[in-house]
Amino acid sequence: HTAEDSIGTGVGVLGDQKTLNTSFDGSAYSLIDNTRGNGIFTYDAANKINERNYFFRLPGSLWVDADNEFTSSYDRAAVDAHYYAGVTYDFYKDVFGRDSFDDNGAPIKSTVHFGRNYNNAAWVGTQMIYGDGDGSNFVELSGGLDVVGHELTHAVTDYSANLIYQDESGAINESMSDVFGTLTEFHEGINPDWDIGEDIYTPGVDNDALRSMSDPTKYDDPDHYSDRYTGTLDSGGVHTNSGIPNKAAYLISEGGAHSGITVTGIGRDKLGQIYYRALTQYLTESSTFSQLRSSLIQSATDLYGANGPEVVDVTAAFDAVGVQ
Ligand SMILES: CCC(=O)Oc1c(C)cccc1C(=O)O
Ligand SMILES: [Ca+2]
Ligand SMILES: [Ca+2]
Ligand SMILES: [Zn+2]
Repeated sequence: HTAEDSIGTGVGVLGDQKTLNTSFDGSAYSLIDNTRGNGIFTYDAANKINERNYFFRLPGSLWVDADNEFTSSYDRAAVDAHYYAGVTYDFYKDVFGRDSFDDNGAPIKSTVHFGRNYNNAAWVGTQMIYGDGDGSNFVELSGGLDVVGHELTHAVTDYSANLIYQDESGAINESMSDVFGTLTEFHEGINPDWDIGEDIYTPGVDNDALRSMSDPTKYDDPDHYSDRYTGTLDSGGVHTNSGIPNKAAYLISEGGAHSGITVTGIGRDKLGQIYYRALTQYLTESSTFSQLRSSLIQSATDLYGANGPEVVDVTAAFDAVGVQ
């Protein structure tokens, strides 16, 4: 008797109801979504796997439930990791025709309740992991769709440009994750914005976020090359200098005036197509910000023609953030 697909109900980190694709093996229901690629699988680290021992201990135990109702507070992190992985899978499939992060239907695995009071989320090379946060800086990090989209995009990047996670290539790596995490949020259309992590950051503080793409300086990240961080912290400021290409991406899509330059704005759909083509066809592991500019101009030219409004806006946006 093989397992059969089932539909469960769950409550997410923010207390929102959602239906889940689960699998029934005759006795219990597990968080296995067999409707997408070769499956989406969600696991529990039970706060017993941490940064020191994770490589031997991941993925933890497959998430099982007796009645196909995932409504306890402990369930919430798993509900959103599972559901948002599906949303992100659909985004890449529907918008770019990409079948999972490897474009070959790779199974997508997430582990929640990682560490203790762990204020991080990550793609660890084989799967995603999500901490619960400390309840003050963060709540369970899988509760943010842009966070899940960000983490899964690290996998897409690893299977395409494979941008080295250091200095400018690392900041591009980070920016790609913010861009596609945000485009995933707009694709789903529930409270989308150009902020990063707003749904799971500082529950006690309203209207703040981890980062802003529309105005990186709101959180002390640079929005111009002349203000880049040149130290060694955070692998050369990969989560800080990402503000420079993030600002450019925002301007390309939405338009605006910055550093005395006005960008018209070509919209999110064209931004996504231009960025996806650059990530998968032109960028390499050592690409610099300047090479990102030329890759995006080439992609816009390929897709929409030389000297069109798309090429004009990509050029103006990178001029505006000081990248030639
Ligand atoms: C938007 C998601 C994000 O930035 O996750 C991270 C956190 C919260 C801490 C450290 C690294 C990351 C990451 O995925 O880059
Ligand atoms: Ca957001
Ligand atoms: Ca907050
Ligand atoms: Zn990241």
